[in-house]
Amino acid sequence: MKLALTIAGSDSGGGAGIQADLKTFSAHGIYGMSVITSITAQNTMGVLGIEDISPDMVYLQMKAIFEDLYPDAVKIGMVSNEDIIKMIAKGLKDYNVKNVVLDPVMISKSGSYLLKPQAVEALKKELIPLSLVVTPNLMEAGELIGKEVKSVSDMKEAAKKILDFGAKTVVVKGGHLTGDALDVFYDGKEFYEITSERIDTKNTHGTGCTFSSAIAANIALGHDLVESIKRAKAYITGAIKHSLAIGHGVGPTNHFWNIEIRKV
Ligand SMILES: Nc1ncnc2c1ncn2[C@@H]1O[C@H](COP(=O)(O)OP(=O)(O)O)[C@@H](O)[C@H]1O
Ligand SMILES: Cc1ncc(COP(=O)(O)O)c(N)n1
Repeated sequence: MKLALTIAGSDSGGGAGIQADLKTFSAHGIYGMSVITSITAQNTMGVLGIEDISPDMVYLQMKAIFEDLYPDAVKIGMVSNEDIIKMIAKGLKDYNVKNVVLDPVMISKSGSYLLKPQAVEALKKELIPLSLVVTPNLMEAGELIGKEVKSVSDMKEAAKKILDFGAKTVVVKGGHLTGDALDVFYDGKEFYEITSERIDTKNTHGTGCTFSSAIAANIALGHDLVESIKRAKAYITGAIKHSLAIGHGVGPTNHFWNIEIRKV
């Protein structure tokens, strides 16, 4: 059995965060574990409140996992504040964690800050250098490099700059562009454009969480990074195609569309 860990925030509505990550791991046949950084009261319409977990408790969750159930890959999502970021970085170093997929979550699709704006520098300094792959969307890439990212050539320029912060590789996600859903992967040598059809839906809550945890799941399964990203792209495209029109706002990705029961 392969094991994967998500270090992220809880989404009470089940569409993003820890809940999306664990569903993604299960759908890949992986044993999932979690370190919760923050609890959000959230649904498809928005975030009602956020309560951060203490940095000591974040570290203790990491200790509990790394001293008993060492994961094959780790995904990091919402990290909320600078003290939590520093504690996660300490845990990753103390336990010599290698296969880290960092989704630099900043603002929810409904517009709430999930990372305190003053903590962006700590994320850059502490977590990016410990990551195998960083997966910003257009806005997050822009915040990281201090310049708007609006086109495929901007995405390539951003990927290069983020590599300079110490990341080993970068995927800049083009979910918020128009036209095909085109992401750019850069490994320091080559650029890859990873493209799928754009699905016409408003139900994209949790797409970034699902994509990054699918990359971690495929790394845990033993695939190389390019193959893991390709498989994660196929997975997120299916999860958006079959996304759920539930709730009154932006509905979530769907993880179990393969199972069909029909009365015949
Ligand atoms: N409407 C869509 N159709 C197909 N793929 C999409 C769509 N929206 C986002 N994606 C893909 O989903 C993944 C997550 O991207 P994005 O939505 O930009 O992340 P985030 O949730 O961090 O904003 C990327 O691979 C992106 O290309
Ligand atoms: C706990 C948590 N983590 C991450 C996201 C980002 O997901 P999205 O941008 O799709 O709302 C979220 N809304 N909530």
